[in-house]
Amino acid sequence: MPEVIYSLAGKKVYVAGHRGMVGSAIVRRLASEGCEILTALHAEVDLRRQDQVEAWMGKNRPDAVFLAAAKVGGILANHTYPADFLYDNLILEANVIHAAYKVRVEKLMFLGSSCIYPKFADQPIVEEALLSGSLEPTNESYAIAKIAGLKLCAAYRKQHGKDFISAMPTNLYGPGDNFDLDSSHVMPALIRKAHEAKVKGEKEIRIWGTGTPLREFLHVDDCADACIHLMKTYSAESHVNVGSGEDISILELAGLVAEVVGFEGQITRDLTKPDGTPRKLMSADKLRALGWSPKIGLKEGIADAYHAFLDGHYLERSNGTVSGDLMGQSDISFERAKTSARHAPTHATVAHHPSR
Ligand SMILES: NC(=O)C1=CN([C@@H]2O[C@H](COP(=O)(O)OP(=O)(O)OC[C@H]3O[C@@H](n4cnc5c(N)ncnc54)[C@H](OP(=O)(O)O)[C@@H]3O)[C@@H](O)[C@H]2O)C=CC1
Ligand SMILES: C[C@H]1O[C@H](OP(=O)(O)OP(=O)(O)OC[C@H]2O[C@@H](n3cnc4c(=O)[nH]c(N)nc43)[C@H](O)[C@@H]2O)[C@@H](O)[C@@H](O)C1=O
Repeated sequence: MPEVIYSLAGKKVYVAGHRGMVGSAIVRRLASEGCEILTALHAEVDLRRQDQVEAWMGKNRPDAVFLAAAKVGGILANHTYPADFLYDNLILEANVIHAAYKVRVEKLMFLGSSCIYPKFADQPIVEEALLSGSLEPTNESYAIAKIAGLKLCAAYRKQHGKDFISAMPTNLYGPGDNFDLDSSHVMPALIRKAHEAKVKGEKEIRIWGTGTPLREFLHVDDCADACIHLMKTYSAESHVNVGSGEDISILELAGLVAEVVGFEGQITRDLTKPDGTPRKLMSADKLRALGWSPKIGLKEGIADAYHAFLDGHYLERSNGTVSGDLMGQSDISFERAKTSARHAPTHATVAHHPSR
């Protein structure tokens, strides 16, 4: 195991975006680190507002920050709202990173995304591929904001000696995901489509695009574990890929989700929808060399995400846009105890346990 160079024990740790999928997983994972977790509701602190961010940071003075707040969405949302994805993310990350510098935060982690890399980068994509080619148009705005965020962390390190690091997760999924079919990523969309088709007795589900694009998936609890590992053991200017090291075609993924959910009908394609990047498998070498590897396999992870969907996690995220009718709740063929144990905090030293 690599040496712990930054201990979170006894520290005030601010998780920005604690109600989101990743932020809530980081909060769960931090429960065993013996730290005090600080959170702020979006309604109390709009991170796009510099005055609100600086006032909150000045008052609460965190020692460490996980920046897991962002405007996030799937391929269609990114494509439809490029101004929101660029503006919100640029301003939000600039506000938090600059305020963290001003109040002398000791360590900060910025979360980017695998979409920062060129559309046709060599696979698996190494960290050095950044800015070596053109971006995928469907998420160019979001990618540019994320590249700005990681460069901002590097710049505060260079100019001010701040220990601000960046992690670039691959496509994530799990409890707390967004299951709204217009704005979600592919995994929650497939889980919802397969489940609803199964309980309604429908004969097909329709996936977007050709089904040929390849994507790499990581369960959000693995992502949170990797983030905490990096926070404790990594300190350098360059960002680190956070992935599983394996990819799968969207059509194969749809088949796997259908199997897990128990949907036995056809999978058809909506060719009016975009494919996006043909392949984005990130190299896992750097993270592996830093002593971390994933623990949750894809099929097990999908079963866990499906349980979370059935448990109604998505209802809290839907803002009324989703029916909320979970039809067929009792028809669960997976073993629950194992997955729910992973979600439970193992240590109760959290001063402020946020409510969702
Ligand atoms: N999901 C994925 O597949 C991937 C995610 N990531 C990265 O992980 C991070 C978290 O993503 P994820 O958890 O999926 O996203 P979510 O949408 O689930 O969560 C985002 C969080 O950010 C908060 N937020 C957004 N805008 C503001 C704002 N203006 N002020 C205050 N809070 C705000 C939201 O609060 P509220 O809900 O209250 O509005 C929410 O808690 C992001 O940086 C994303 O880029 C990286 C790769 C893949
Ligand atoms: C994490 C990453 O997420 C986004 O990139 P993406 O990987 O292209 O996102 P996605 O999960 O929405 O789609 C993956 C693939 O799957 C196909 N697909 C099939 N059927 C459905 C479907 O029903 N819904 C969705 N959303 N996609 C579908 C879809 O057509 C595409 O080929 C970025 O915008 C950016 O935000 C980013 O960083």
